Amino acid sequence: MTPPRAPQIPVVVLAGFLGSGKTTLLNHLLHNRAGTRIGVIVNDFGSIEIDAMTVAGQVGSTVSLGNGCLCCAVDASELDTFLETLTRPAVRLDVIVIEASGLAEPQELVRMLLASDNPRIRYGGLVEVVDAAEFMNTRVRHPEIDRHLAVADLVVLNKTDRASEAGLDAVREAVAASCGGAAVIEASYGRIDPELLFDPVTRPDEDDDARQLTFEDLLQETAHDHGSHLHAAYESVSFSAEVPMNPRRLMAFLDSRPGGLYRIKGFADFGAADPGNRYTLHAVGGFLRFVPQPWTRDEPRLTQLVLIGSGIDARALHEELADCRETPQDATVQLERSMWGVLRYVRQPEGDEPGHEPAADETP
Ligand SMILES: Nc1nc2c(ncn2[C@@H]2O[C@H](COP(=O)(O)OP(=O)(O)OP(=O)(O)O)[C@@H](O)[C@H]2O)c(=O)[nH]1
Repeated sequence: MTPPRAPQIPVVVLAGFLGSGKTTLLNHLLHNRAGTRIGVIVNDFGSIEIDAMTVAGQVGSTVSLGNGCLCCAVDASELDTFLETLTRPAVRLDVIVIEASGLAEPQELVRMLLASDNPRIRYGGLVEVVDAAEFMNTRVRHPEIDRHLAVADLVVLNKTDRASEAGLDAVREAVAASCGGAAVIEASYGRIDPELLFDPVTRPDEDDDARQLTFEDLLQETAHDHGSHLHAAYESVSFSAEVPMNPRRLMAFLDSRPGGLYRIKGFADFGAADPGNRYTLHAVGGFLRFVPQPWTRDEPRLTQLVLIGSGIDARALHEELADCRETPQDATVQLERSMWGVLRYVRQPEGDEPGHEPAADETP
């Protein structure tokens, strides 16, 4: 039997103009990470080098990644070297966040990530942080902000506490027009639900007994008050089915999914179309990937998906998914070729990256 693959580590790109609140958001994630081990690459503009990697929970321990500026890294092999270090099994990371310098072209980073042939990573999304109070001014000085928004998978409209109600309305409208329907989450001080970006990992702390309350624990305690309303910023849909999914209909659903649907995670059972494998599904923004894995002998054959987004019609999406289940009539339709649509999104062994729908200004 094929051994189960090691889970791939999502790599999230955190971008946004100078002072928009990227570091604040990153700190929020680090303080609310629960058991998740987050590796951070800070691409600090000014020092022109990858400063350090900070693994949350090992506050103070930093690993130098050597010299080089991520946004100036001309070839993907340079980025690959950084990622190679971070994804070593001994480092045991669950997620990697790259904080791009305020002046970096985020699309370049995304391009390099998608081109990476590191089998231990997967694209985790481009998050663009926007300063709601300064957006209109920033846009005059840096019209390229529209281009950045157009390729974002998730927009965090930050500093909403600093914007007037009328100002916020105008910014909402302008951002929505630029980001082409991508999910927009409003926040102050970057307080978004970490689950939007990655799956929380709950693992017991190795040395829990002897552990003292850390500064991080205290921060987590104070941040806890915000927990309840963080969820209000987005909606999630949980779907589960014991009847196999029809691959053609599921692909039609996925190909036409609304932009506000930021993440999809879970796995699908395609029944007789591929009885041997379950298909783990990851989608973030326009990126979609299936990873087939053999079912274990006693594993119940079912489909379980969670969809996360903002401005989505949760009930309608649930119904649409229910309509993707196999029907008795499907059994008479030829199965051959029915998986073709799905296989377009399975990672090619050559490292060819399928499944990222190019943005309007992206050269294929
Ligand atoms: N009022 C308000 N201030 C915020 C908010 N988020 C961040 N700030 C403040 O804005 C300033 C800039 O935030 P940073 O997180 O450093 O921004 P950044 O995008 O990392 O900045 P660069 O690294 O310079 O690109 C800091 O003083 C933050 O405390 C917010 O939602 N509301």
